[in-house]
Amino acid sequence: MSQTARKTPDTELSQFRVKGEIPVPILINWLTTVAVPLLFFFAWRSSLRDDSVTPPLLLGFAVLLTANSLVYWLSDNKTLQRRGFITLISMLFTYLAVHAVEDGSAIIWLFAYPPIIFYISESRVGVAACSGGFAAVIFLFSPLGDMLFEPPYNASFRLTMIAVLGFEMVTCYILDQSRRRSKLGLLKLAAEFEYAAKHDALTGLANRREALEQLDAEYQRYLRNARPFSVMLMDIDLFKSVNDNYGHHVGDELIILVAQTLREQCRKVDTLARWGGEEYLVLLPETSPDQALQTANRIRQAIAEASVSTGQGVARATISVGVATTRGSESIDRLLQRSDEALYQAKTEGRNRVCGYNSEAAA
Ligand SMILES: Nc1nc2c(ncn2[C@@H]2O[C@H](COP(=O)(O)OP(=O)(O)OP(=O)(O)O)[C@@H](O)[C@H]2O)c(=O)[nH]1
Repeated sequence: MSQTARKTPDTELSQFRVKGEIPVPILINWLTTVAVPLLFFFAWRSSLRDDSVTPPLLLGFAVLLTANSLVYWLSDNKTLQRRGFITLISMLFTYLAVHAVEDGSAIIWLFAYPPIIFYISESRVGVAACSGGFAAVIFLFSPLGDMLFEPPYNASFRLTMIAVLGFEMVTCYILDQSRRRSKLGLLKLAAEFEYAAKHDALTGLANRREALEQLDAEYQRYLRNARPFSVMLMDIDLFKSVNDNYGHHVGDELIILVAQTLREQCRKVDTLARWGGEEYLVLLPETSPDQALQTANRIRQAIAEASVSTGQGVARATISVGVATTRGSESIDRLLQRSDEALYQAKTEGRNRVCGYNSEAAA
């Protein structure tokens, strides 16, 4: 598996949640729960001023926001809920600003818009919504906005509002980028930890723990569909003498060479694992004893033909292989035991050979 860092797109990033992060649907429902009583409160205050337009509109927003959350509970559609919420609050804030609700002071609620938008949407949506909102405020404060809406904002309020709103939007953007980068870093770290926990550092093959997990998963499949699978347990022959003659670093190179050969000779569906020091395990799903013996021999031959160059000449390795295939309902432990016994047989019969359990030496 490649360890190269891949740039995670914003959309993909938003699908992963780091522990402790508030999920967007929960945040939206929480904001709705807070907003609805507030809307009722301001609708009531507007009704005291004999305003006949604002109360039904604010109550309408309250109903639509509640409906948006209810639809989410019923359909579990996060995208619909998020888009509905963004649309509703964008319309609500526009209404609060344009109609100068609460003698114009309701426009201050606009400061809640950037942090909410950046948190609940992708970065580009946040930038687009905030830029649009900022342009709309400038338009509202322009001579044309004055002519169309007659907002009651004085010159110093307009200047302050524009400056503080712009400052807040840029700050929210920077904080949001930092949050996304931290999240990306954490996810990358988690992926690296997961990789390290499952793989052998020298060869990049699965480690023993991961191999056991794959074996268990394959065994469960076998119990369901009764398609046999095979395991090959292999060991580099007389490896101690390689280390003694060429040194440990050449031994390591040979261990990597065997892993590389396994990758070349096996199928994508096979699990290749470093089982121990110079021992490997290959799990061959849906493979009969004959097919497994054929594969094992192909691997054995390829390894015997491979070599690494050293300062003291060319170093080669051969392997012995024990092959076993599932039968009946015997356990994984028993299967491994049989492959180990076959490997032992291959070693005692002279090494550089493949033995199937209860079968003749195949090379
Ligand atoms: N270079 C290197 N050597 C290792 C590593 N892991 C285990 N070994 C060595 O592998 C050797 C295994 O030797 P033995 O188990 O005695 O067996 P062998 O010499 O391979 O002989 P047979 O298995 O009987 O063919 C030991 O000398 C270990 O030190 C490793 O990661 N790198």
